Amino acid sequence: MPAFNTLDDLSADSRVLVRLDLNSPIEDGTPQDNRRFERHAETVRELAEAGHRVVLLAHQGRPGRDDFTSLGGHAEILADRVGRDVGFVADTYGDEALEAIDALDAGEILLLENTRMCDDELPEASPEEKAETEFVRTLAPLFDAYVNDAYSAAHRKHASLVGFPLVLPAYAGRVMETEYEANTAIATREFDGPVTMVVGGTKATDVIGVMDALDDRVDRFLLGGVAGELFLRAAGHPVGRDVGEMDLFDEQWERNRELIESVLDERGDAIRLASDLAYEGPDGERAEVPVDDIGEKETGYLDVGTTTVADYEPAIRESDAVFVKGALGVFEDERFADGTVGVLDAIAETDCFSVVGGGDTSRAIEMYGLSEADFSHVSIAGGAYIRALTGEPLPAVETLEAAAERRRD
Ligand SMILES: Nc1ncnc2c1ncn2[C@@H]1O[C@H](COP(=O)(O)OP(=O)(O)O)[C@@H](O)[C@H]1O
Ligand SMILES: O=C(OP(=O)(O)O)[C@H](O)COP(=O)(O)O
Repeated sequence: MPAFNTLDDLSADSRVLVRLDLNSPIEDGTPQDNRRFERHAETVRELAEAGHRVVLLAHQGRPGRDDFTSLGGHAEILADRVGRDVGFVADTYGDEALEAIDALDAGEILLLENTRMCDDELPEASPEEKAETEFVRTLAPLFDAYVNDAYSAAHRKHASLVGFPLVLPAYAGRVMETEYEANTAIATREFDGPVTMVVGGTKATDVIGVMDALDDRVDRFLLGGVAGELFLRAAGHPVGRDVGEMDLFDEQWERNRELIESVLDERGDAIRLASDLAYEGPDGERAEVPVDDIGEKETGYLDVGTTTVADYEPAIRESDAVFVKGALGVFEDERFADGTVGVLDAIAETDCFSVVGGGDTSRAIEMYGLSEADFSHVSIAGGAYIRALTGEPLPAVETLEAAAERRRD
């Protein structure tokens, strides 16, 4: 059992500062509804119905990426899911935010602006350093309690995650509680047969570190997405070209090159790479090319190819457990969903133990008409859940545990 306080321990009529994880896919500047809203709505509704004054903190995207946006649209989706008004102020701890917080009545809900727009939120530092930031020092005195519901961001040492619980009585929200329990139980589970991990998505830096750490627990890695292309690059193929403004490939390649090469060297037998890739053809259609025929780095690839999917499917069928972290392609665009959906379909058809993680990836289940019931656990966490699998501590959970300890003393 976790050693943290929960909403059951919260005093009545509190002014509560709540950290959610509403980080979502963004299309044309607009956040797309996903399971994070639905799940966090339970915690927010419970707090508002109990008569607390509820102020919400959340982040969206990363500075420099095109998913780095304001949270105005998130407030609207959340209000819909909670079934109550959710006010929004485009400020984190300036006068506008302080006035809006002060004006709240019992049972009212207010979302503050993207925490990552405030300089104190990033970069990562110890809870002690983060507690000293102006962001934390300004907001904390306005509240009686801090609730962390953002399990899926608990692997980050940012001010809103580790700073506030050091200076306020701190509690876990309902999502934090249930995700913690599910993912910790999975981490200690033993399997008799082969264990497979499907690795994709855009956060290659996160998954490559975990592949290294999961060395003895995973028998087979099936790669796609950005991480997959970086491994192909290490294997000598000229792939991994950024499409548009985003720098997904080169920066992560520079940062992880040595680790990728050493993982490939040491675990080469366990790592399956795509044998073909899909891209946007001249008339906007899906086109495919065998990896061995790619001579120059001039195309941005957006999915693994059909032969790769056919190669990955039997590997999944033979597995006793399959863990998915990250999509194999840009599944939001139907033309490039074959890799992700093919793999999810294969998992859904077998009775292996399966976990699908990641705010974006879990959304593919709903988008393509798959049933959540066909998977053992669908986590709204990605990076946090794979870290939990390795047994690596989550700093924000540790800070909540330390806060509970202090309270008991
Ligand atoms: N080759 C690719 N190029 C660019 N984006 C990709 C590629 N393959 C997958 N993606 C994107 O990865 C996203 C999921 O990435 P990530 O955030 O790492 O996973 P999650 O949120 O599911 O943990 C999807 O939204 C998908 O569009
Ligand atoms: O969406 C998140 O992580 P995930 O994509 O690994 O599930 C979290 O909000 C953390 O975001 P970050 O990886 O930009 O720090």
